[in-house]
Amino acid sequence: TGDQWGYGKEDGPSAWHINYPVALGNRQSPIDIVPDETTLDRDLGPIFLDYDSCTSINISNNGHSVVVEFVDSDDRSMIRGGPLDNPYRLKQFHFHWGEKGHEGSEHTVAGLGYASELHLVHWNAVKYRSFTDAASAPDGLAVLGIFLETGDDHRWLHLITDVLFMVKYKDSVTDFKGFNPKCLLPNRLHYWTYLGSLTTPPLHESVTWILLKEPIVVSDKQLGMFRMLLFNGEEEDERKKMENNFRPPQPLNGREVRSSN
Ligand SMILES: NS(=O)(=O)c1ccc(C(=O)NCc2cccc(O)c2)cc1
Ligand SMILES: [Zn+2]
Repeated sequence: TGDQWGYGKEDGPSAWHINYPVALGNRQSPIDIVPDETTLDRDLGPIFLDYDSCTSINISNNGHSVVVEFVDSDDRSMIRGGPLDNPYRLKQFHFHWGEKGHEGSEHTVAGLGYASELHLVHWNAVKYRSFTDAASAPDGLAVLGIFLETGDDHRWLHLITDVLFMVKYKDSVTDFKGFNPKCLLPNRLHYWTYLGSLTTPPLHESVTWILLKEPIVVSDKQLGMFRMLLFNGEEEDERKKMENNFRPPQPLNGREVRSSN
């Protein structure tokens, strides 16, 4: 029942196609971005993130990642512009990370992985009535991807790492209000964009990916806090550290990756 998938040997990315055949589809994510092979598209305008009235609700451990949910019953937190024909509503953000510094991101750049990748998940509320409806439509979702590299402490990430102990176990949730993800953006919003999918089951091919070229910098210590999270629930005997929750790059299948200036 429900999602039996994970990131282990038996239930990991190489086995997902058994229950989710679209895993072998032609617009799967993540991918390796090869900057020299992207198309500079001068018609690609800037992206706008209107998060000022955003309302975070809670932070939770869903057994695959740590997720911060937002109120998405109106247009208070939106992404627009860039490759998007409509504005899309922010629903949640979450992270993917490794166990060592050099891998952990989902997308790679010229074959190189970052330590982690932040995904801000938005849905097209102009065309679809709910996230679930949008999530299975080819233009239903827009995910903003931000790479995390290790270096100095990030001045605002502690707002998240300070509460991770509250959501150590799968299916734990705690209030998390007043957090504006704008504080997690890099200085420049130059990006790559391509058509892809959710990177976890159900792997729906419904995502317009927008990946920021400039990573944000977080410290090893801060990233290490994410590894205190567990994949398993409190009642389970086996303790499985939540790490390496990333899918490897998938075939490009001739897709175009466009670059903003
Ligand atoms: N890693 S990702 O950003 O591609 C990603 C974003 C959202 C989701 C997600 O929402 N999964 C649950 C889901 C999917 C479709 C319909 C639903 O009702 C729920 C999964 C992966
Ligand atoms: Zn993700």
